[in-house]
Amino acid sequence: MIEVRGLRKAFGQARVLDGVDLRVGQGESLCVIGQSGTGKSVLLKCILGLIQPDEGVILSQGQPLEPYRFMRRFGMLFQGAALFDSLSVWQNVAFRLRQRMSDRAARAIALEKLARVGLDRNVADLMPAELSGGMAKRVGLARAIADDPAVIFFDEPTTGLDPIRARAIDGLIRGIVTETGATAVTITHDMASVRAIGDRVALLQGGRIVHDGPVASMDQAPALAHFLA
Ligand SMILES: Nc1ncnc2c1ncn2[C@@H]1O[C@H](COP(=O)(O)OP(=O)(O)OP(=O)(O)O)[C@@H](O)[C@H]1O
Repeated sequence: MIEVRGLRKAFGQARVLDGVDLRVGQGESLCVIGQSGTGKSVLLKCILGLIQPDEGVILSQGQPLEPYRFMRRFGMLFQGAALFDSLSVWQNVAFRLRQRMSDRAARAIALEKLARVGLDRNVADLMPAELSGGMAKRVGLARAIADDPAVIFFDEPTTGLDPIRARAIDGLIRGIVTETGATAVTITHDMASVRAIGDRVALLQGGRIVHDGPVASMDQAPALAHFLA
């Protein structure tokens, strides 16, 4: 379980997060939406420990989150996949695994994860520059799940993909989250993704969470009307 309490963050005069409270239950899939520039990425970076908040706490299983201690339990799909250009596909997927096991063992896990995201084993030795956008996203997804994380963060997973590929990525994410029981936090602008991936949807606006409710009833939520139009 991840809990954010009273999170505040300003850059100079610009108050970006102004008292964010948010909870994600074990095995729950939460989508965070909000207009461009409202601070979704800043919120995610605070949770990941990449930005130090001015105020507030982030708890994991009730314990204050210490980024480096908890990182192994977290998986992350970056916007645009963010693969390492100089590493092959399997080396990207196995990046963290190779720090604590042999290449042979790490490659075997990488091939298994690549298969899970629908990529054939002959993709394993390609370089990132040889991949289409959709394939790169799948490789990023395989890397996010390589270490069997308890919590997975997805930063705009469908941005830059056509609708067919976007729905395929949504389907993979939903399937993986369901079968692994991982807790998922997805940042997105894509309401079709919210429907496909989320159990709950939270709207970040004016530095706070102004709506937080089940995806199943989001069509009736006045605060979300603008996003659903
Ligand atoms: N390191 C930083 N220094 C100064 N300002 C920053 C920094 N990081 C983010 N900001 C500012 O914080 C605000 C929120 O940015 P953020 O990237 O979180 O928005 P977002 O909701 O993720 O937007 P988008 O949907 O377009 O990705 C923006 O005004 C941005 O300029």
